[in-house]
Amino acid sequence: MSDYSSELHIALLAVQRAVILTKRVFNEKAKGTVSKDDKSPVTIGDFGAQALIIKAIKHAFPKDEVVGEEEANTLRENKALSNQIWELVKGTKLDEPSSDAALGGELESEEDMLKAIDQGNSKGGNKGRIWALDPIDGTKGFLRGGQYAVCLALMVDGQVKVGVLGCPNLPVDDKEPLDAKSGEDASDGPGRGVLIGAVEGQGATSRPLGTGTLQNPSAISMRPIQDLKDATFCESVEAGHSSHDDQAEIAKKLGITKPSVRMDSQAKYASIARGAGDVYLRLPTSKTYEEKIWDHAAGDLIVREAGGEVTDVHGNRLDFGVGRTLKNNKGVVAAPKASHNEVVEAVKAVLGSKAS
Ligand SMILES: Nc1ncnc2c1ncn2[C@@H]1O[C@H](COP(=O)(O)OS(=O)(=O)O)[C@@H](OP(=O)(O)O)[C@H]1O
Ligand SMILES: [Mg+2]
Ligand SMILES: [Mg+2]
Ligand SMILES: [Mg+2]
Repeated sequence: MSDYSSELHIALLAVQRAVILTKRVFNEKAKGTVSKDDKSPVTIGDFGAQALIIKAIKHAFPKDEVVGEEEANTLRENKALSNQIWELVKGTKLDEPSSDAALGGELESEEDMLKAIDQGNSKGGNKGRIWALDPIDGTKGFLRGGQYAVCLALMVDGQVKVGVLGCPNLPVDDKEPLDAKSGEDASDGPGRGVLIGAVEGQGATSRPLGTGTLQNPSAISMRPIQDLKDATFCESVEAGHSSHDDQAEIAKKLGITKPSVRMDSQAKYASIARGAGDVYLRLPTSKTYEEKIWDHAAGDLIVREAGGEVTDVHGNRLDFGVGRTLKNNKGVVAAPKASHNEVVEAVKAVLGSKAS
């Protein structure tokens, strides 16, 4: 049976390489932003990171499929944008040659880059080896100067086996507690940038994000919490992505008095997994929106491996094996194992009171 050590190694290196590119774009004023059909933004950073990561996965594991958020159609119609991304991608490499070689080295051409982006077109499902990739999660945060994450997970027969989150704007220090401002005006200066990884059954680790060989990992775990009223809870920044009102009511029911930490991206999962916060609530704002697997796969495994539980609002585990979306689930509730049930009961009470 595989211990997934080579998959974890490649995933960590691939995310680390992509972050070199996203940091360059984050620190540029012009981020090459276009609007997608669903009106959400995508930048040259999202496209470039997707190309680099898919190239790495296809080099190391040629038969694996990838469910990636982005696709190259708009780029084939917008040559100027495509050129701009290629200029970024072609110069991006890890500064340790054997690590870069493990990812297949540089992409060959602009066309090779577009092809790589389009290889993220797997339909997903519960058969075989499929990677879920969010090249920049929290694009709105990325544009605003907040938190964002580069997210990659391997699913085998619909179960998440490996998860990696690169969070360039989180503090390196795992125990630096979140406060109400942690999600705002973030930077990737000194003391920032963390790379979190997990393998099913083997726990979760964090290490500083680097630019070459991987730095040494430390084990991470959720903070033991005696009483939920002392908890710090995280939620999305955008009110359109999760219901701030419902979340405030749930927090009140649990006796939580600290203000919520509003933070973009799976940096929320990363933060609670390493004990900088405790609970992540994502209550649906619409009856029709289906959460995307790339927005949750890595975070789900990392939190569970750090001693937490992750379910939907009904208390059911997230089902990653039904396609590109979590169509069998509604919302997300992540909390330390011992407290999770109490949180789900509060969620049910609040949502139940609104059902009629
Ligand atoms: N309506 C709706 N409901 C729920 N979720 C949605 C919705 N629309 C978009 N998205 C997805 O939210 C992803 C970002 O989630 P965050 O928790 O980071 O939200 S936020 O940016 O702080 O608001 C964001 O991921 P990225 O596109 O990778 O940034 C989207 O996939
Ligand atoms: Mg997006
Ligand atoms: Mg996302
Ligand atoms: Mg994204």
